[in-house]
Amino acid sequence: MPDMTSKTDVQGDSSTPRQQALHISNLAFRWDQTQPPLSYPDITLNAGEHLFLRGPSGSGKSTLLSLLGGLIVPDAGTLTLLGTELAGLTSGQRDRFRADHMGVIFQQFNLVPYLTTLDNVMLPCRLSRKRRAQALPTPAKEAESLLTELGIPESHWHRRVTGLSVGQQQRVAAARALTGAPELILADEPTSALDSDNRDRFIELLLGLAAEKRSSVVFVSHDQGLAKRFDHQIALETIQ
Ligand SMILES: Nc1ncnc2c1ncn2[C@@H]1O[C@H](COP(=O)(O)OP(=O)(O)OP(=O)(O)O)[C@@H](O)[C@H]1O
Repeated sequence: MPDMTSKTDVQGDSSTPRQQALHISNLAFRWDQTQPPLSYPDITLNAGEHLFLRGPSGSGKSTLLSLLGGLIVPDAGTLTLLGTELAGLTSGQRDRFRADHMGVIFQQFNLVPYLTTLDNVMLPCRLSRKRRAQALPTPAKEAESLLTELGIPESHWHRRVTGLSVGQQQRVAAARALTGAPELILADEPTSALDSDNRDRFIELLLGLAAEKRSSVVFVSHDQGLAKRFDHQIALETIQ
């Protein structure tokens, strides 16, 4: 059985009902009709909470992030993000929903190589009016402030992002995910290239900044040592 363990209530005033960031129920997905479906435990995450998702290779962690991001659609079950059921949206509406409400950090960071560091961070604000309006006081000032908090030297801000080290690029990807205060941040093994000191520091920064922006986080990793920093954790099993 998958397990979901929770610490006690997180940040917040218990007298006010919390908005639900995500809810999945009876969710299943099949990449290939010859394979058994990947099926997922039911998950509810309240606004501002941080979830750690672990499981062996092939258990379907990245697939779940693709489902949450609306890049693929489930074969069964329901997936509701911020009160919107993704199945009710067209593919174009799902793209818009992702741009407006989600920050994503991939294993490979997916930064745009010909853009500067600052332009990479501000990209979500170019793609979404909502994110632009939430990037305070301005997208450029918010990007500078995020880069400062994440320890990227100012000398790199106006240079191509490819000139940065792997650890720096990872922090730029985190800044890009956080810009414009999206309600949900999806992170897929973003610490796999880091040593343990840098990994701990990165998680602390990411979760601290997400808390400032009141963003919920779904963080995928093999690394059980990181789980203690999260409000909840879920373990997926290997498919049979
Ligand atoms: N694009 C794809 N096309 C076909 N099958 C896929 C695709 N992506 C994943 N799969 C299959 O779905 C299953 C789950 O893969 P997924 O990448 O979600 O697992 P994971 O838990 O993230 O693994 P890892 O920890 O190795 O990244 C695997 O059997 C994988 O081969």
